[in-house]
Amino acid sequence: MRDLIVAGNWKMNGNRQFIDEMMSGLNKAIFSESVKVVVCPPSVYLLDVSQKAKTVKVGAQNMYFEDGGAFTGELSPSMLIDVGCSYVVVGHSERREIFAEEDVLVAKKVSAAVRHCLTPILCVGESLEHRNSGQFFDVIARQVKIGLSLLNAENFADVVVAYEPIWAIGTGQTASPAQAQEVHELIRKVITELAGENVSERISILYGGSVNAASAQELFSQPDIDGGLVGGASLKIDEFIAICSAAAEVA
Ligand SMILES: O=C[C@H](O)COP(=O)(O)O
Repeated sequence: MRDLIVAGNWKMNGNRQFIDEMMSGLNKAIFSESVKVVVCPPSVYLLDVSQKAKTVKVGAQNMYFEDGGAFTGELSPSMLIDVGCSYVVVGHSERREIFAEEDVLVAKKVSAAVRHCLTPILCVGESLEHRNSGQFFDVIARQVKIGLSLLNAENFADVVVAYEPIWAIGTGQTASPAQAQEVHELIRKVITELAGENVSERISILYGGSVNAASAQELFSQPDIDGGLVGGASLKIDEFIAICSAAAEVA
């Protein structure tokens, strides 16, 4: 049985008032025990969110792979644990595109997170160009293989993978359930080839890209989709709770 997860990535949004309102709304909500709900606030608010969170788990949006030292502006895995995180988003396409993070750096972060017992949410996904040229399977398979390459196969199940087609992020143009399922199945197949079915069947693969309350249930009903990584819709408390409820419906 795989974990069903809904993670809200707040990206670089919000302020202390927003955090107060969101956490008060989340703490009043009743979530099904069959769904793990995670919120990923901007790093300056991680401690505050962790201290306020009653039922949801907390994740960071990024981290560095070293344990400490002269890495100005970065956060270590142990710092994230110290402020109450249990998840960390790694290799989001915004990190890859805007901050030039490459697959090898992403792999080091995945490995460091697992070593520190933080669950990495390894993001993969293709550009519109790669989708249209039909190269998307190759691009995604490469991101998955390199992203997991520094782990022993038995640790693969400590990772959550998120498929986020770049063309669907923040555009309102979600992948169709069939398009998403096709890629999720491919990702699970790649992991099966690397580590066997016993491992790949235990890895949660989330879909991200314009998920909202209307699209969530059909997406999450697909056999290889184990929840969502939600951006814009996670900033609206009612919408986010509705997405978590949609996940509970398919559990
Ligand atoms: O991490 C979340 C994704 O980038 C999806 O963002 P979105 O739901 O705003 O499209």
